[in-house]
Amino acid sequence: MNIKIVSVGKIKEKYLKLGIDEFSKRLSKYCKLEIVELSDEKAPENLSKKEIEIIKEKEGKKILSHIKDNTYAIALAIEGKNLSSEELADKLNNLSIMGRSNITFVIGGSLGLSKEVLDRADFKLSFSKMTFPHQLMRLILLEQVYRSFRIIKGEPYHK
Ligand SMILES: C[S@@+](CC[C@H](N)C(=O)[O-])C[C@H]1O[C@@H](n2cnc3c(N)ncnc32)[C@H](O)[C@@H]1O
Repeated sequence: MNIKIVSVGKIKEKYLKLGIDEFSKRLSKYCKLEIVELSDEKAPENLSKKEIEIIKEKEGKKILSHIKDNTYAIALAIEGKNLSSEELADKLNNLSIMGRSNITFVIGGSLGLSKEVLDRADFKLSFSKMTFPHQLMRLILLEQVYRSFRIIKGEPYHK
């Protein structure tokens, strides 16, 4: 399975970089992992709604250029659907069985994802109603994808 993560914004925190590297290494045993890190647009305080939409659209265009047509795209969105770890594992396994082995996860920047990206997504995945910073979200996503593969393979992991 090919897993791509397209994410807006750099990882600045060292402790998150360490965690991301660790789970990327662990995941490499189960899939081909590619992380595409896109630069975020400058977003000063007090932007108008219109300005926020323009920035999200610009970031969205960059994101869309990294989602190939044959890819099953999963956008991370607070308003998306909650899945248990077992349900995410099932979803990835079923996609693989159906020959959909190219999966792209998308994580937005500080302003979130554009309508165009959300419309392109085949599935919108929520990790709860809480807002996580994009840097932490990348680590949480990697851990959950790693957990999915452990579940799929029937291998032991933390409860
Ligand atoms: C700082 S958040 C953006 C917050 C923005 N106000 C919004 O509503 O999307 C950055 C990105 O992290 C991801 N994210 C943050 N919290 C999430 C959650 N609970 N579930 C799924 N994705 C989340 C989303 O992809 C989001 O675009």
